[in-house]
Amino acid sequence: MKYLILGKDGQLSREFIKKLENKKENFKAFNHKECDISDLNKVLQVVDDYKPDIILNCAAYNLVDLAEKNFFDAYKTNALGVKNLLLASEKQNAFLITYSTDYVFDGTKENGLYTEEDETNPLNEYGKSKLTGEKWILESSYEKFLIFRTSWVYGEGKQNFIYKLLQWAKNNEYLKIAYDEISVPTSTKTIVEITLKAIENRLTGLYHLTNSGYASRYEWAKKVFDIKNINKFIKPVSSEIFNLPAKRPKFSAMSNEKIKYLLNIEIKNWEEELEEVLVL
Ligand SMILES: NC(=O)C1=CN([C@@H]2O[C@H](COP(=O)(O)OP(=O)(O)OC[C@H]3O[C@@H](n4cnc5c(N)ncnc54)[C@H](OP(=O)(O)O)[C@@H]3O)[C@@H](O)[C@H]2O)C=CC1
Ligand SMILES: Cc1cn([C@H]2C[C@H](O)[C@@H](COP(=O)(O)OP(=O)(O)O[C@H]3O[C@@H](C)C(=O)[C@@H](O)[C@H]3O)O2)c(=O)[nH]c1=O
Repeated sequence: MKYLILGKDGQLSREFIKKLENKKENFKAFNHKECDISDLNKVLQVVDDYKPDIILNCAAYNLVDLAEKNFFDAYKTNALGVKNLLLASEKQNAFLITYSTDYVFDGTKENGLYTEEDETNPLNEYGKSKLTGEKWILESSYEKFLIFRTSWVYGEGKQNFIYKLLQWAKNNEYLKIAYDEISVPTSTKTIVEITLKAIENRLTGLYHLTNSGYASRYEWAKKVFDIKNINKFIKPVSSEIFNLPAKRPKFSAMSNEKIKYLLNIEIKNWEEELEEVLVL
């Protein structure tokens, strides 16, 4: 099986590369400079040269606040880029795997976690661009795809809350962390393991893929400091005080029941997973 990975330098990509190398699988990975997924000709050329069985799209424009003003850049990668990969997958008859976000929801659901059947209603440009990417695939007639919606992803890299938290801890006497944003911290390790299991089981379609349980940003930060023995005061605050450009959903935790059921697996609770990943 040949895997083609786009967005090589990102945190999810790095985990895939580690895993595929361990499993001695055949793969080729391209970073943003080497293959910009918004460039259709480049995408077609790369796919035609390598002829992959599986295309793993780990490329994304993830700068949630900047996307409010640079929405064209966000759409170019998160929507048009996905459409280009879909066209190339169809041409090559390859299986396309791509990732979306809990930010496709508005966070107002009152009776439980978001399921795959719930209505979407993104509050910010990043969420809208990711949802447009999803729709290109779902509304096409091509069936060889997997879309995984995930949330609050952390792994090796800087584009995650834990990295930011540790930076804030270095530079501040105490931290103010939001208690009113709730979702599911999810490790790249979990995402990679379950993606590979889903491929093995020939699953297709759209699924929510997160660790289990949920937490506020405040609870997440407390847990990180506990594990890392960081003795710094964290004050729980409302996210409103940060006055950030992008609106975020207040409660966007997603249910992973569907994928657990179909693959007949358990998925670790976010706290247990964090303990395991952070002490490694
Ligand atoms: N991080 C998170 O909290 C969450 C992520 N997701 C989704 O999970 C997936 C993986 O995210 P993650 O690993 O965290 O992302 P990262 O931000 O760590 O990595 C994304 C990579 O994509 C590259 N990239 C950006 N634009 C393009 C482009 N046009 N063509 C090719 N490469 C490009 C970036 O390169 P460069 O920096 O050089 O531009 C970067 O290396 C994404 O689909 C993301 O939207 C979903 C929920 C939460
Ligand atoms: C500056 C600051 C922010 N915050 C909170 C409020 C704010 O919404 C949040 C911002 O953290 P981040 O920048 O990590 O959040 P954000 O980039 O919005 O994270 C999201 O990224 C995209 C890619 C996703 O798909 C989502 O699942 C989610 O992971 O942190 C604090 O609690 N304390 C602070 O001092």
